[in-house]
Amino acid sequence: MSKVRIYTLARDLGVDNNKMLEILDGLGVSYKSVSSTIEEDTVELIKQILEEEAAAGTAAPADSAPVQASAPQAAPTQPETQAASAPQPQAAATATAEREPVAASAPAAPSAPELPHRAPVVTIMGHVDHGKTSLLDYIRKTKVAAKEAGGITQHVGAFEARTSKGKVVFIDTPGHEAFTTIRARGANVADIAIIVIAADDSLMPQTREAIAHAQAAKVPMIVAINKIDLPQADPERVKTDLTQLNLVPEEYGGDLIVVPVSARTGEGVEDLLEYISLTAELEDLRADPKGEFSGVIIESRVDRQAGVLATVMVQEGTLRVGDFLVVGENYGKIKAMTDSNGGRIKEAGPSTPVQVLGFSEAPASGEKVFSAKNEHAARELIAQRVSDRRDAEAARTQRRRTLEEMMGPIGETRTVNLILRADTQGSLEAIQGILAKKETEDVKLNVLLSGIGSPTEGDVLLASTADATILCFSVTASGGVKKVADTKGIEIKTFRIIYELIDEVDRLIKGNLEPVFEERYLGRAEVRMVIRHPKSGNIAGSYVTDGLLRRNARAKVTRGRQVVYEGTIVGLKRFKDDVREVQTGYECGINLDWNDVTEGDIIEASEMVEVTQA
Ligand SMILES: Nc1nc2c(ncn2[C@@H]2O[C@H](COP(=O)(O)OP(=O)(O)OP(=O)(O)O)[C@@H](O)[C@H]2O)c(=O)[nH]1
Repeated sequence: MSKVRIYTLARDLGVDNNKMLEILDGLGVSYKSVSSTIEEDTVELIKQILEEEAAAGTAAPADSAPVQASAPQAAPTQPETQAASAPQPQAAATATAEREPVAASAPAAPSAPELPHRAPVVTIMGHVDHGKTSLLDYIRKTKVAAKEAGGITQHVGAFEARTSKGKVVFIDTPGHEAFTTIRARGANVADIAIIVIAADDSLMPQTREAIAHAQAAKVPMIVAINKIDLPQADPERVKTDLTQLNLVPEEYGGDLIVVPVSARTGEGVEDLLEYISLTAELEDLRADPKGEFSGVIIESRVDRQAGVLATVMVQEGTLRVGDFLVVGENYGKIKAMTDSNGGRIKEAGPSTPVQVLGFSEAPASGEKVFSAKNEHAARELIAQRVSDRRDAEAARTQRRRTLEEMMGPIGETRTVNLILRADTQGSLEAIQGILAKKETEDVKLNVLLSGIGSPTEGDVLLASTADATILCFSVTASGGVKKVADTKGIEIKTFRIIYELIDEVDRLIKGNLEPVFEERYLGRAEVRMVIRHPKSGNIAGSYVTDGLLRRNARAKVTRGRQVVYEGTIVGLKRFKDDVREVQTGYECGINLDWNDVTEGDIIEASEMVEVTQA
């Protein structure tokens, strides 16, 4: 007797996956996910149950085929705006009937209005040359609607694919970068990670890294075994190798979805898309298009003609041309918006990547984006953020001082994240063996990744995302990797003697003290005239007499000998342009979060900098 996958059966019988899982629960049949397989006997039982329910008039959806229909029925489609496939995810089964015309199993009375589904956002990662780009290209070529004539193809870092189960958004900036730089800023943009593994090469160092990234982000993974068209392809070896990382494919009894594909012939790509939709369905991804807008910067660049172009992934709410956006301590007004196909659009809802024109400076990828009602509100929000940041810095410094004064250095449960690199498997095992004995109740040692060979740029990115230290034994980092580590402030430490490495771990266990900030003088300017501005308030037309002035710096205003105000430089202009800083000998317009500045005042700028502790 043959086995059947749960979701295939659900589709063939015209009921949703959640209903199927409910029935299986009722029968006491265990499963891992809707892509688990069940026995033929169980299939018969399910058919019987559905027939009985249909006869009693409780289950059959108005538009579904009779439950005993043997011909496969196409998966129900869904409205354009809905992303995930129509069948109901388990967790939300009780309250979505009104949104799901085909939700056979949803109970009649929804308890509360549910948010609409949104499309899954997918990132593709894997070892170099395993076919990430080819797979994305194949999907883009076959699944992205042809552009309108005259549209200009622009790389925006993401694209939307239409599948039989709805929209899927692919992030097509290099997987690791997109994933790690975005996550490093605390934003999670990907819902699902596809790990591409070439069938002729199996697991390689970057495959392990990619897996570690997805695991660290707690994002569900789907493995695409690529290049199955090659004669030397050995998908079974890939599956066996995966089990060594404790990732057990479904057919081996685990819950890892593994899909064989060929980016060259397209074989298996439909299945992959189907699994993405299934995973999305189980993740129950929802967002409110009517809610407050929030999004994440995917990438940005400066175009010589157009200016700053930023790709924003809308996560909540709807983005509209004319909206004011706040990113970090900057803001911009959307002058124009294009979709990932290059077409002009006026608004964009959740899970839509859009390219936005309107920032004066390129925001960094991974920064969170919020909207403000108007320019005034945007400025206020920024001033608030600057002040919150300062308060937090000050409070942190104060808290540490007070606590240490009272009780001396304080212990707490901490996790020390490590990435280990060594010359041989034997050394790695030896190090890990010693580390395992070092864990205490207070300190947990978390080895995110351990590998043979020199540390890679991927290690550095993972370290910056997860706040980890990279420890190398008998291997060293290349100049390029060191440079990336320097720019990201990641420490790569190399040792030739294991016990020196262990000493370093001891040092890390003892604790990294919280950072201490101190105020550093930047420069001063003399106010020469005050310009009244209808929107921005009073602008102090000033001349920088010493050092430099920087936007968002602290500002101290003195009049004669008296300090009359302490606040923030919220805006800095040279002529009509917003600038980040102005040097000695230049004139500028200073906008403070205060309106009473007068001619003759001296504005002194300073900023808080972290001081390294001995
Ligand atoms: N036979 C075969 N070759 C493939 C397949 N997918 C990719 N390739 C080839 O493998 C090579 C690498 O593919 P890419 O798509 O550039 O791989 P990648 O993972 O994006 O590589 P990087 O961007 O360098 O990390 C190219 O020569 C592709 O033509 C496939 O399914 N079958």
